[in-house]
Amino acid sequence: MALNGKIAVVTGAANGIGKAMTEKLLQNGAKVTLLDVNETAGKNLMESLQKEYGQEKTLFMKCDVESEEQIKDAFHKTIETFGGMDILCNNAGILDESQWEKTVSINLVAVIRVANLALEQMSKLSGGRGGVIINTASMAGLGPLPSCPVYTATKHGVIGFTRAMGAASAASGYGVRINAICPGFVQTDLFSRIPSKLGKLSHLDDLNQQLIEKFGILTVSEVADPFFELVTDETKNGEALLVVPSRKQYVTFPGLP
Ligand SMILES: NC(=O)C1=CN([C@@H]2O[C@H](COP(=O)(O)OP(=O)(O)OC[C@H]3O[C@@H](n4cnc5c(N)ncnc54)[C@H](O)[C@@H]3O)[C@@H](O)[C@H]2O)C=CC1
Ligand SMILES: CCCCCC(=O)CC\C=C/C=C\C=C\[C@@H](O)[C@@H](O)CCCC(=O)O
Repeated sequence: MALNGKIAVVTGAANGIGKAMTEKLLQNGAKVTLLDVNETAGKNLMESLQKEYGQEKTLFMKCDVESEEQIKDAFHKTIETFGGMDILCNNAGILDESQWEKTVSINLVAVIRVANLALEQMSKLSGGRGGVIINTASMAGLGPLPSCPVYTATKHGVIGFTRAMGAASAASGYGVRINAICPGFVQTDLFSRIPSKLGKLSHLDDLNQQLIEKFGILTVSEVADPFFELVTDETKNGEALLVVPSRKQYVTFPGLP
């Protein structure tokens, strides 16, 4: 799938991994709607991207992924402005074990909400032209991160949703591929804030340090390349792609007998 002229929407686009995904899409000729709750960071980023890639290539909208109304508005504005919607990067997420319901709401409930609303626009069965959805999961969706049980649960949920919805899309003829990217530790604001976000399990930060020493830390650019592969490789659907420094692996799951 060539990206030139394709139209993408990225949630949590103002910072970190979402910002790197946005830049990767623009570098390859796509137009991008940036969505984020952080209006200042989003507007500033859009202004600098417009200088680099041209005025007509980006659109920023303040959008909280917990709001169905704001997501619908953002998709309608994208289609009105750019003429369609081919790619969704379902990326916004938080890590805050002391606010477990908020974490489930943003990291799992909203990922499902945004994907379902995007499928209404993108599915060939409802007048869309097909495309691809990338859900940002985590290595914590593949194995336990003991300091963060709630975060771990949400990311396992994102991977389960991706695999099942990818299969459902293929079986139904939506024409939309759905994949999950599963990075290990990535140097972003979310990662820097961890010690203050573990709540009652803050004494387990030592375990995080051990895992960080074992797996290393990625830059956001090191996530952008495998992300690009998941977007463009038309053979990939329902996949979970693990990314840690010097290792990129499509995960195989045990089958039932
Ligand atoms: N940093 C890491 O080590 C890893 C992060 N991830 C995942 O990557 C995704 C992005 O995380 P980072 O870039 O690290 O975080 P970040 O904190 O640097 O960026 C997240 C962005 O999402 C936005 N956001 C938060 N809540 C939102 C909401 N309700 N609606 C719309 N936007 C919202 C924030 O304003 C921010 O701009 C998350 O889903 C995270 O769980 C996955 C694996 C590793
Ligand atoms: C505490 C920092 C969280 C930062 C945000 C993240 O999403 C980073 C996730 C990083 C690491 C996660 C988990 C480690 C899991 C291990 O238990 C292990 O079982 C994973 C094995 C993966 C595999 O090789 O299949």
